Amino acid sequence: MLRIGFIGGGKMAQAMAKGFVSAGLTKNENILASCIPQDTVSLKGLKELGIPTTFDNKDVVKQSEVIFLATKPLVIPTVLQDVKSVVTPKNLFLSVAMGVTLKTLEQNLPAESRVIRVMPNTPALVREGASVFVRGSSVKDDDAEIAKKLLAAIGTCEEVKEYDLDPVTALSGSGPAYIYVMIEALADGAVRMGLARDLAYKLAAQTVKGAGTMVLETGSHPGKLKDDVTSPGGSTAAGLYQLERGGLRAAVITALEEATKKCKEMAKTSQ
Ligand SMILES: NC(=O)C1=CN([C@@H]2O[C@H](COP(=O)(O)OP(=O)(O)OC[C@H]3O[C@@H](n4cnc5c(N)ncnc54)[C@H](OP(=O)(O)O)[C@@H]3O)[C@@H](O)[C@H]2O)C=CC1
Ligand SMILES: O=C(O)[C@@H]1CCC=N1
Repeated sequence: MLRIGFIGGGKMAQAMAKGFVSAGLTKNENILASCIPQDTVSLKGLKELGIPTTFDNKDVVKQSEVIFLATKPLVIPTVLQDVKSVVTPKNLFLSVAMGVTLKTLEQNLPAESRVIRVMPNTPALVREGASVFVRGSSVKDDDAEIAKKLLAAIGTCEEVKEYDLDPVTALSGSGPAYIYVMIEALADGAVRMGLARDLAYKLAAQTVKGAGTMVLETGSHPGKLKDDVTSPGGSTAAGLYQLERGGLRAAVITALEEATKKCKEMAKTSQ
């Protein structure tokens, strides 16, 4: 079975690790995640998942074929310099770090290291992730196949160009957070109108899931699907009018712009 390692055992690493195990791609005991000793929250989470841990990033490189780089972006160059001496051609690196370019990753590893940039999202935990990946300069077709196999097992997977990664990060990388805010707001509105909170969260979450599935499975334009819900003179039209008045679309569009800018800034500061 594939030996998968994570340098940085936080939220994204745990979501992917759990997804890989649920998909039967590997077993808990074949994964190794590194943490820093002070990070008791991640250590606890990994222990609960049954994933072995180490405080030495070099252990992850020595023991794993596929290594996910899952620390915060700014730490990545330091981490790579630390492990560089033990990297061998058998290691395939998959970086999930927002904004850290292939150039920066490759410059901090031995020449011809196989590096892939990935942008996953946390629904990987329930195998409903949306991931994209970009090949580094020394990546072979077999390496891309490994990335595809891993990512497709925890959701959808697309290969893209590196210039797409910042808007992808803003959309599907960060997107779950925007949707959770929407679910909270939908439920808060319903609770305000008298609905029990548990039922409100359940209905809000299923509505988001159902609407997403409609877009994916019918292939219809979201505008048409919206029109299908909006009866003339009805309640939806009354609600939509308030969303437009509140500037929902402009707020979402600007949020994506700001998140993309943040990725571009990170590309510069993490060089
Ligand atoms: N969360 C998400 O939804 C997504 C995250 N990502 C990317 O995943 C990466 C991790 O994000 P996320 O999981 O949210 O962040 P977390 O802070 O939860 O995870 C990062 C982990 O790395 C640890 N760490 C810090 N320094 C080192 C080191 N030198 N060696 C080993 N581990 C170290 C951190 O410890 P400590 O906290 O104590 O510093 C922390 O446990 C980021 O680069 C982010 O851009 C990508 C897509 C989605
Ligand atoms: O917030 C972040 O920076 C990371 C990248 C995408 C999701 N989480």
